[in-house]
Amino acid sequence: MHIHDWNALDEPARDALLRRPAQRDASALRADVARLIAQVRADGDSTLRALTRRFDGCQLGPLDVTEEEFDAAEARVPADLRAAIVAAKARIEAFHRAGMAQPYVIETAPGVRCERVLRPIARVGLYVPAGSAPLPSTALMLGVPAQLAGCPQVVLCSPPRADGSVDPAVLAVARLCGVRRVFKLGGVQAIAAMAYGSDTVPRCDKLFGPGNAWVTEAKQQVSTDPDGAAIDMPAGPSEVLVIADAGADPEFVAADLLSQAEHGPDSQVLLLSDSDAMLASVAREIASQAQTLPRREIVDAALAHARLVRVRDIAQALDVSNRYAPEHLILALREPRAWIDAIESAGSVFLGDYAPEALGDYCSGTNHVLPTYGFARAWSGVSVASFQKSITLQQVDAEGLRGIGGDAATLARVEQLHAHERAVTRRLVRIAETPA
Ligand SMILES: NC(=O)c1ccc[n+]([C@@H]2O[C@H](COP(=O)([O-])OP(=O)(O)OC[C@H]3O[C@@H](n4cnc5c(N)ncnc54)[C@H](O)[C@@H]3O)[C@@H](O)[C@H]2O)c1
Ligand SMILES: N[C@H](CO)Cc1c[nH]c[nH+]1
Ligand SMILES: [Zn+2]
Repeated sequence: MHIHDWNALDEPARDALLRRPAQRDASALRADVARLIAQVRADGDSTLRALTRRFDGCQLGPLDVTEEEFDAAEARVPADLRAAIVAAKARIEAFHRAGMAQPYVIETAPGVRCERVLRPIARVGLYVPAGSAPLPSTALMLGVPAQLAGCPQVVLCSPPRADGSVDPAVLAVARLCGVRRVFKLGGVQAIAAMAYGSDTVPRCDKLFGPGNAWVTEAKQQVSTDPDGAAIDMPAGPSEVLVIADAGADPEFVAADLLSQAEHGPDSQVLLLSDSDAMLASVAREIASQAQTLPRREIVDAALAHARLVRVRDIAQALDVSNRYAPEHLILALREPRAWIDAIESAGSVFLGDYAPEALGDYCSGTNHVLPTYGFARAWSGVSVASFQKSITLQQVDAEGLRGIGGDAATLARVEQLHAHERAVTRRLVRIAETPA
C-alpha cells in the first residue's frame, strides 16, 4: 500500500487525498435515484414490487411482515444472540436515556415566563440496511431512541432476502423495541415509500438510518422536497480515521481499518501517523489480515481507496482529521484524552488501544448511526433528540409587558414593521389606562 506524505502534497493534492469514493459519480447517482423515486410516487406498491424484483432478486407477496413471521423469526434467533441483543439494548438505552433533553422554564424578566416542552415526532420511518449483510445492530440504534422518545407511529424497512423474508434478528430487535410494522423493502424504493406513502406503507414525517450511496442519496432528495420527509442526516458508506502514534499496536490498528473496509466497496479507511515504522507495519498487517477475511472482494475494493498518510506530528494529524470530519475517529495514542480538546469534527471517537470501533458499532452504548461524507462538520449522530421536537412557550402578564414591551417597540420601528410595534404599544396604552 502506498504511504502518502502529507507535507509533500500541495492543497489540491490534499483535497484529492481526502475525497470520499462515493462522491465521484454524484450526478449519475442523483439522476438514477430521482427516476426511481418518481416511479414509486407514480405507481405505489406495484413499483415497489417491481424494483424489489430487480434490485433484491425476490418476488414479494405481502409487503409487510405478519405476526406469524415475527413469531417464526423469534424462534430462529439463537439464545446467545438474543442475550447479546438484550445486553446491548440495555447499555444503548442507558446512554441514550442519560442524554435526553428535559423541558425547562425560566423567568427572563419579572412577569415573562419562557418554557420549552418536548414532543415526539408523530410518524417516523427506520431504515435497516441488509444489502451486503443484514444489520440488526442498526435496528437497535434506531429502535431504542424512537422508543425512548415515545414516537406513536414507527415503521421499519429492510431489504428482503432472496426468499422474501426479513432477517430474523432484525425482526426480533424490532419487536423488542416495540416496532410492529415492518416492510420488506430496501434501497431507494424503501425511502420513497416511507417519505410519500404507498398503498400499504404509511407516510412518515422523518426518516432515519444508514445505507449505501443509493439510500443516502434518496434520503437527501426526499428531505429537500416539501412534500417529502425530514431526515436524521446523510449516513452513507462507513468511514474510519485512525491516528496512531509510534506506541500503537499495528495488529489492532489494521484490524480496526479492516473492520470498516468490510462494510462495502465504498467504505473509506484512513491511517495518520507520525511514525514511518508504524505506517509500514500496519500496511503489512492489513495485507496479511485481509487474506483471512471472507468478504475479500468488498475489502479489496475498499482498500483500493484506503489512505495511509505520514504526518509531521499528532497535532497535524488532528488538523487533517478535522478537515476530513470522519464518521469514526480512533485515537490509538498513549495519552488519548490529552487530544480531546483538539477534536472539532467527528461522529464518534474511540480512545486508546482497547476501544475498537466495533464496540461502538454494537454494544458500548453510543449510537452507530453517524454522519459521513464530512457532514460531521455540522451534524451529530442519532440520539433521542433526533426523534423529538422542542416547542417554546411564553406567558406574559401586564407587569412583564410593561417591563420589556419598549424593547420590542424600538426594534420593530428600526425594522419598519409598524403593525409589530402597534401590537405592543396598544397593549401598553391599555395597561396604562387600567386602574391599578
Ligand atoms: N453511516 C452510518 O451510520 C452507517 C451505519 C451502518 C452502515 N452504514 C453503511 O450502510 C451501507 C449498507 O449498504 P448495503 O448495500 O449493505 O445495504 P443497503 O440496505 O443500504 O442497500 C441495499 C439496497 O440497495 C439497493 N441497490 C443495490 N444496487 C442498486 C443499484 N444498482 N441501483 C439502485 N439501487 C440499488 C437495493 O434496493 C438494495 O435493497 C454500507 O455502505 C455501510 O457502510 C453506515
Ligand atoms: N460501522 C457501521 C457504521 O458505519 C455500523 C455497524 C453496524 N454493524 C457493524 N457496524
Ligand atoms: Zn461497522
